[in-house]
Amino acid sequence: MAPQRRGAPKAPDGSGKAERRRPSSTKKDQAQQEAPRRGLKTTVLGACAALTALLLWSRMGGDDGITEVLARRGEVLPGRFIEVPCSEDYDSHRRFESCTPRKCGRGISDVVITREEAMRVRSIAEKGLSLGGSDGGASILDLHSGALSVGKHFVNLYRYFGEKIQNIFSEEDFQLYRDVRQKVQLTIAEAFGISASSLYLTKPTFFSRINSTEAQTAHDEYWHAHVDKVTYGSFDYTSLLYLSDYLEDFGGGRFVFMEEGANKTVEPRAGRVSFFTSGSENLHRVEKVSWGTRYAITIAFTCNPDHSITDPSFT
Ligand SMILES: O=C(O)CCC(=O)C(=O)O
Ligand SMILES: [Fe+2]
Repeated sequence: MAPQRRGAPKAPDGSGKAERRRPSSTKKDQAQQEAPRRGLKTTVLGACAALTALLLWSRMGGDDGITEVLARRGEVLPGRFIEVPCSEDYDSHRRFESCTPRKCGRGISDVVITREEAMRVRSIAEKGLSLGGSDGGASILDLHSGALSVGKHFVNLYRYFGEKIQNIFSEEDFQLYRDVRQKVQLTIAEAFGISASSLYLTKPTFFSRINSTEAQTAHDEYWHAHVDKVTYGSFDYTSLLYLSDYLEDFGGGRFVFMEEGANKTVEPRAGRVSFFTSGSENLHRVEKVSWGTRYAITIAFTCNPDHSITDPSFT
């Protein structure tokens, strides 16, 4: 560092006052002495402002405040679990000891389902959704009920195609769904310390395909914050298997756990399983997709055997 500058950054204001008190200094002298100090002050303030902006920018998640990233698209997580206090939502439902959440939280794993498996699951979604598709940005295919978005409505794929459905989906497709469901079920049971056999698949279980087309009906408005237990009733544990990559296949579309002042995002990655207890401790939303196409599948579990469904199959 140049010696003549040494000390200058220490206390520009204090030394300025001293200078002003010196009777011999003329106005011209003062102006000359203060000019570099003003410059320094501006530089320091500017640097502080830039740093603050950078900090805010790096922590901001678009439109809803401070955000932390729980899982980045580029990382391969062997398993990450964050415990959160359970809401009271479960108290208003029948309790099933050893299943109804007492330990609540959210987990992410990139090693339960391989990317190759995710690609095969995605091709099931692509096949099915190519038969229909919403006029708006969000289409769903429910392999269990057969519901498929078409235009502004839904059709029942199984009723509509009858026997011909066997030319569209294969037994291997259903087997793959079962394998994936089983692996996710075991992962959830382990993370929450419950027995896998106390969990039952519940409805709806569906593929989603989201793009940036403007919404046409309320069904296309996937971005609203919601609580799955409220929206779907029977859900106790929700899982999402992502089938495409954030910023590779689409922009926007991150999953956001909403918390006062500290939202947490999950960036989708093909093969990434995100799972969480379905009560309001896990209020969440999906950011609007700004470009490309985002595929995912929702697979949820209930503790109540009365709300269980069988794995999807040709019906
Ligand atoms: O696709 C996602 O990331 C979340 C979907 C969701 O919130 C839901 O299916 O309830
Ligand atoms: Fe949800």
